[in-house]
Amino acid sequence: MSNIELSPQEKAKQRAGFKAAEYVKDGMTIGLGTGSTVAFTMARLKERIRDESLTIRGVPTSIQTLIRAGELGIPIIGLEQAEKINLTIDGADQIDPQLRLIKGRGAAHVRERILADISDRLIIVADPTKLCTELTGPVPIEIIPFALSHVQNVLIKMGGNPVLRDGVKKDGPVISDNGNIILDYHPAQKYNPMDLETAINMIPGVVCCGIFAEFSEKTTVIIGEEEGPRVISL
Ligand SMILES: O=C[C@H](O)[C@H](O)[C@H](O)COP(=O)(O)O
Repeated sequence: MSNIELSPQEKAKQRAGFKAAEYVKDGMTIGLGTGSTVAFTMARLKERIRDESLTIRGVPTSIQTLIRAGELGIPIIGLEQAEKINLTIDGADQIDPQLRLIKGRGAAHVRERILADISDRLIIVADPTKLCTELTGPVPIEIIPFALSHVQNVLIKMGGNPVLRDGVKKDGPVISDNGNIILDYHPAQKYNPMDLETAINMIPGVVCCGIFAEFSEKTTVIIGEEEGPRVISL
């Protein structure tokens, strides 16, 4: 990845992504998140594996990350082979001052939540545009296709607008790596992230939503500021 071709936002992602790779120690099992920012972390890990003989094992959160790890030569194991996950490095779409997150722009938030839950520590890498004073959504929600009308009706009764996410270069809805479909829920008003997360996740047919409000205590956020990466934790 050459800096010459990178936009200012991509450079910010690179600064954050590269910094996060410093937290990876020899022998660790790492949860590998999905998206364009964690891609920079993975590129740096490739260099550390080559230059420092770093020995790590990665658990990918998506098919995209699985393929990318294969291309970069990052060893991959299945979740069932991981005795523990020392650290997960992942991106986010919104980050509030309490380090609560919205994730799922790439429809990978179900596996990302599982890794966040299991991991001893969660490192979130992002450019400065992801910081916000409060989470405003939209909230990605993965649902099993059978439940579509039911989940839509409940969400409308809750006062917001659920929009079925359409595919790009595919007719019809996005199909997640888990074979499900995605609603992007636009809440009608301000909300308490934990309350909305709980309410959505309890609707039958919902696999899970992209509000991550319960991991703040073990979360470190790295923002790729122009003057250097800024590390934030509670
Ligand atoms: O489903 C996608 C994930 O939650 C991503 O980690 C998130 O959307 C951030 O992606 P990016 O680093 O490309 O902005």
